[in-house]
Amino acid sequence: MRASLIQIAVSDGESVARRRARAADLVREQAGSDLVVLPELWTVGAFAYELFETEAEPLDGPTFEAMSKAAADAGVWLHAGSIVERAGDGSLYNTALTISPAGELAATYRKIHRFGFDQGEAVLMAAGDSLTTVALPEQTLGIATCYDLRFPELFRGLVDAGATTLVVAAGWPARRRAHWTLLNRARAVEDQSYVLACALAGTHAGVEQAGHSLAVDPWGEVLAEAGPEETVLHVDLDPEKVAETRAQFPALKDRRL
Ligand SMILES: O=C(O)CCC(=O)C(=O)O
Repeated sequence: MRASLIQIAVSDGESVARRRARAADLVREQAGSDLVVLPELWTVGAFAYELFETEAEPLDGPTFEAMSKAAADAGVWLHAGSIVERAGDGSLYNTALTISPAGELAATYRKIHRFGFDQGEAVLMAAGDSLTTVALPEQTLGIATCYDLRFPELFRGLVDAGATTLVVAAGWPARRRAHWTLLNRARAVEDQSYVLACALAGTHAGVEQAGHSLAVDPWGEVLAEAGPEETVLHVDLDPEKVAETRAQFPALKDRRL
């Protein structure tokens, strides 16, 4: 399975509509890949809190519409990162969308661990309460968003639900880049899974983003890693590697619950 990670740059000067169109073009350019991944809140910017209300959209809003067409044009599975979802009761969620090659909404994931302690996303958004996995032909994706990365029990839950590839869409500040790289590798090693971790680049709302998206194999080896700038990473996932790793070094079987 070939995956493309689109590490898109968010800047205050670019409108959401313009970035949406640019992201759609970038997705179309990935025709030939099986799976394309975008970061967290790449529409508004993960730290542009003042835009959350004004740019909130329903699940079938303008981002889904643009991404659905792009996924269908490219013939790819698209983990379209996350949007600010306005739910039916008016609450906001940080919701990730996964779209099939036919352009249909295959899965959603409302971020469970909201970032900001007593400010920002933690007060502006509601928390999700359920795990999401998506069965693709060769891998089962387990979905997580940004701050979730710090909570290994969520990833164990995804593995228990059948995940073989953990997808982490993020907008991770440059200041804690070392944590980003370390935790993604740790999740790959402890869950004996591929990790596809796609982050934002650029600086928005005064927060410099880490970039450094990466793909890690189930042994913890980094297969590809971006720098800080807007980049597309390409990586090939071996359909047998997760099962082989789990059979050769069966640590997951030694869990004591
Ligand atoms: O955990 C971190 O250091 C960053 C988390 C974050 O930026 C987020 O979840 O939006």
